[in-house]
Amino acid sequence: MGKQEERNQQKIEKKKPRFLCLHGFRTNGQIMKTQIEKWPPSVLEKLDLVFVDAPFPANGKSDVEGIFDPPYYEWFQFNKEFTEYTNFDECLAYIEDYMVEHGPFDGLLGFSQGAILSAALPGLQAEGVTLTKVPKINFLVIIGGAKLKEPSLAEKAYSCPIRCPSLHFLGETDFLKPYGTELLESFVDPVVIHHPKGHTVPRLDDKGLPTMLDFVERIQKAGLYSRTGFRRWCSGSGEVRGMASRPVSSVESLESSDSITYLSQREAAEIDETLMGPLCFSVDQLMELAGLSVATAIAEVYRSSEYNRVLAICGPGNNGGDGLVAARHLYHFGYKPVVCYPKRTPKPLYDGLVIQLESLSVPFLLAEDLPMDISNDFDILVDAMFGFSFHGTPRPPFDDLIQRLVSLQKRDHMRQKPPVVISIDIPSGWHVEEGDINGDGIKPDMLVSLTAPKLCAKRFCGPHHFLGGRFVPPSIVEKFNLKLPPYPSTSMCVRIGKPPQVDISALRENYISPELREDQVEADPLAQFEKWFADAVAACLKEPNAMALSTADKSGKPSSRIVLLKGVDKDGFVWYTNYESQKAREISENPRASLLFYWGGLNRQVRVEGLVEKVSEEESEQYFHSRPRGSQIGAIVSKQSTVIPGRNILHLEYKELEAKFSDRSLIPKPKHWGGYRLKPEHFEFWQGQQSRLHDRIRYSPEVTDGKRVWKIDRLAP
Ligand SMILES: NC(=O)C1=CN([C@@H]2O[C@H](COP(=O)(O)OP(=O)(O)OC[C@H]3O[C@@H](n4cnc5c(N)ncnc54)[C@H](OP(=O)(O)O)[C@@H]3O)[C@@H](O)[C@H]2O)[C@H](O)CC1
Ligand SMILES: [K+]
Repeated sequence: MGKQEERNQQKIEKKKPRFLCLHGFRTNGQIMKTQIEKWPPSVLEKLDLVFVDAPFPANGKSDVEGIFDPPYYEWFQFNKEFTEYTNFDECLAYIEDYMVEHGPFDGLLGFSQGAILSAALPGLQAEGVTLTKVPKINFLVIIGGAKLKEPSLAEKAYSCPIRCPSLHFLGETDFLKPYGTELLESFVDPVVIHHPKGHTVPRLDDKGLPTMLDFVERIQKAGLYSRTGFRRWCSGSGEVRGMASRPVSSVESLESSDSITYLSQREAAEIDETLMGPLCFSVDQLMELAGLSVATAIAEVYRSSEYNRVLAICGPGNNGGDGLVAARHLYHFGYKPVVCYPKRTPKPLYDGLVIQLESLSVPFLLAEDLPMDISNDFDILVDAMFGFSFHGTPRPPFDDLIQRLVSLQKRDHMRQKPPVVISIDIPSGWHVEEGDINGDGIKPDMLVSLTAPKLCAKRFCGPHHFLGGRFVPPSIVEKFNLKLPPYPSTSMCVRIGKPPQVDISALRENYISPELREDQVEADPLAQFEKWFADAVAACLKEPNAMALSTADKSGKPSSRIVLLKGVDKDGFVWYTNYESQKAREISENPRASLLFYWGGLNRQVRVEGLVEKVSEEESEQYFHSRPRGSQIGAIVSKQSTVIPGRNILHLEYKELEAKFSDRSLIPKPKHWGGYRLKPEHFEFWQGQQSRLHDRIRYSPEVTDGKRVWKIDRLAP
């Protein structure tokens, strides 16, 4: 190392992490400073601490009256249960303004109400609730802290594990200790100093001081090695909960979850080489499957009826190729893709992908021709700029394109919903292993990891994380010791993050369906039913013959369950079951029943109501013997609706009967098993339409000129 380099090194090593210090309720910055100054110089000289007064003058008596001089301030006000706050938004704005003006700050140090705020701010920042104009909070010191209790804020603050290094002081006799302990669960690897005092800023004793010094040293190092800081952080010693002190290998999980492997950049490239070397996959093949996975993941979450206009921004490498393929599949799925592909790679593979898109009349836009405000023109932005070979910082024109995505997400979208950002494999601009190091990168709504997630995916905090690239053969799984989730059924993608929490009351679909007109429906409701049933089959809906059967006992108490329609004709709707089940008992007491078919994919439902009777014994016999032998045995084993001691008993009986009938002899239909037929008296065909103006067409029987006919009425939705 040369002299100048050595000097620079020393300079950096001396750089002190800068903390904004937030004082307790109804005290002030100077009081907190006085308390903190009880700490030894060996700690204080290593930190740059800035103390600020809270925005609101104390609205009542302060606990420190007579001990410290006024004025006293508070950050926000709250109700008795601490579940409702006043002036919280103003408080956040005040802190953000202060940080903009006096920053940058590396971390927050808080006591009591200031600690509650400090601990919540990284989560609120990650969710874009506040501190969007300042760099990411990298470190926390929490003294006598707790969680926010206001439910909607709490959900945002703690729903993702908080990863920034944090030091927590827990006082033995502090009334907040249980809450401070609970807060630890929201943090990944919090460091804890236990002290014997109550709700106060404690002195640092023989046990606390080394932990504190160790923490300070490590955050200094993290500052020094800012691009790799987190990894170094995790490899040291100290009182670190959860993860024992150990070096972290590239494929080892930094998260508690050990159910999936995260790949380093090198491993991702090695897997790629193995696929395309000894395993003889071509890049075209893998790209096709990767792009298809991305398109199916998008279609799973963002329906084309609502999110139709797609902009795919494609980079020069294979990640860009995945974007081109995904755009083509999205076109075929009914979306309207537009492609921005500013640095075309002159290779036959990419040329072909471009020609294929052009043949579908998919427009290509130059980066400079993109509209100023892309939020107005697109519903989905596919980030296919860089994948696992990204290194350094983005070069033009991608630096600008990435910035557009970032600023778009920061903007306040008061009037319309902003487009969603979907990153393929890596959020472009993120370090492949360390993630969004400075906290000012893209924050995708969806990440589709390919083959296996890369290490940076651990920092992904958006609502939808999927895995795609269902082409990994067992030999690669073994060679690289991969843990991957199973893909469902024939799907090209699988969700790997926890599904987003939904507000049930906000779930609503704006149905778009063809018109259902009373003058165009079939005169016979059975013919209308058959027509719609054929549509449901053609649309590949799962179990279109599933219907909710509602029955009621003699007192009128109703019950419903799903059964499968096994036949329909002019005589009625047939299903089979156990004649000793609850529904059978209810039907014997009250033969009135209702069937409901719901074909969600077509925005349709059909109600059929009428009287139920048993089908003939021959019909039941015939159907019973047409079933798979396993189902026949199952029907004998199950004493439907009776209480049983466990699942095991079913298996035991099943095995016994399986052995008994292993000679393929006829399995006799049990007496208690057979069919029912509902003879329809009323039908109603429902079709969802925009703005809740649904179609409802009812068929009811009437007698005209001595003839029984079906009367057709439209009902109000
Ligand atoms: N096996 C799999 O998992 C498959 C993955 N696929 C996808 O492929 C990418 C990886 O593709 P690769 O071509 O290796 O790399 P990238 O797409 O990340 O891009 C490399 C190009 O980007 C340039 N680059 C790199 N850094 C920068 C930068 N800072 N600024 C501008 N440009 C940059 C780089 O140029 P260099 O001159 O720097 O080398 C390349 O031109 C993977 O992530 C998946 O998405 C396959 O499609 C399927 C199999
Ligand atoms: K990307």
